[in-house]
Amino acid sequence: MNGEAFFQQALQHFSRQNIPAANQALTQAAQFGHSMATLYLAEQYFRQRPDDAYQFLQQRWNAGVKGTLHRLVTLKAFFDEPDLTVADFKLLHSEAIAGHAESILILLNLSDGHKDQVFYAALLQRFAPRLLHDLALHDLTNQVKEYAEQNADIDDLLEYVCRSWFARTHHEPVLTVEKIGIKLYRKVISQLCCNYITLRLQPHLQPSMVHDPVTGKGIKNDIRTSDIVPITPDHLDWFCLEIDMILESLTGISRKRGESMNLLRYKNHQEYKPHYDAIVGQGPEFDKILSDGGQRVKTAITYLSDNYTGGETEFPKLGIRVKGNVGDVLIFDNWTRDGATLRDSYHSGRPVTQGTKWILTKWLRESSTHYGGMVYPMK
Ligand SMILES: O=C(O)CCC(=O)C(=O)O
Ligand SMILES: [Fe+2]
Repeated sequence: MNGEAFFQQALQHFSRQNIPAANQALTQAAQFGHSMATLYLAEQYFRQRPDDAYQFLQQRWNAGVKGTLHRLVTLKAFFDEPDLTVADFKLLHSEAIAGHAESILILLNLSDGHKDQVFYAALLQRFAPRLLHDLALHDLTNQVKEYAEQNADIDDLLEYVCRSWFARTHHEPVLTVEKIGIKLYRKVISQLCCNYITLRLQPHLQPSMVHDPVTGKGIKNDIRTSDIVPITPDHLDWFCLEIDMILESLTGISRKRGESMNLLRYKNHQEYKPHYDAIVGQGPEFDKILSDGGQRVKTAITYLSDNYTGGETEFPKLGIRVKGNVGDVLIFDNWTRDGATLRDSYHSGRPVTQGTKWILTKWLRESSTHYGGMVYPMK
């Protein structure tokens, strides 16, 4: 048997919940240098002892398996959370120069504003030119054309990267409205991150749904005509995890209390007519929805594009319209302290009259959700 055959065997054991047999097959696949098996196995180790997982991943990197240092740093950053150091970014840098596209993107993103940022853009041009092109980062793409090579001061660059990482959660709102806890933050998420998320997830778009007020089941309805990608755990990458982490710090609500994020696309007069985000209704279907973390107490909207007209988020009862620019985040409450719908939170996504509006929405509940517990078991 080869690595892939052992890996397939492991997946079958997992589907039958036979975890010891699955781990044994994963170990065998990993011995063949199977990278997916190696990453899965590291995750199993991580649940027991993070240090064992880190050691294992470092060893597998030394044995030539790509992607392992990227996984090591991701586990540390989002699931274990000792502060990352310059040494961790050096590990990512090793992946980047070996051609690991996501590692290049992370470093490219965090080096924004450094004179040698183009070093990582040039790496992307070398290893994933189509991706650089599709990201439509015109300034950087032009700089790459003129970039002669290799005089970058990598130590200085990585120290800068590390400082940017620490600055990611420091933001002050430009607008606050006490009545429903509105906070609007400008430029929280980078253009690169916004473009990358839409680019990566748009193949999964499907029509949006709403809860049927009688049965509670998901139905299509004229009230909400956008397309949607529910960002399930399978879709999570560094950038989605980072947004979860930033929203946690802006809202003061643990990521464990989140539903999975949604990517939404509106074009050609698509809209979300005035509504409440709170879940109100009676019957078994509503009980089921509410049993997973209780009420939706807060909403966080991240704006990923701004080259469209119309499409403002409007609060008609407050006379407020928000036009988000790329990377802005809007937060508001849906539910009162006494346990009722916050009437003033009534809001809409106005029709888009030209261009395409992309946003991410995140709903935060009263307590941990199934999603939160599955993705962030360590916290
Ligand atoms: O599109 C918008 O601006 C608002 C979206 C919204 O209200 C929602 O998804 O619940
Ligand atoms: Fe809403």
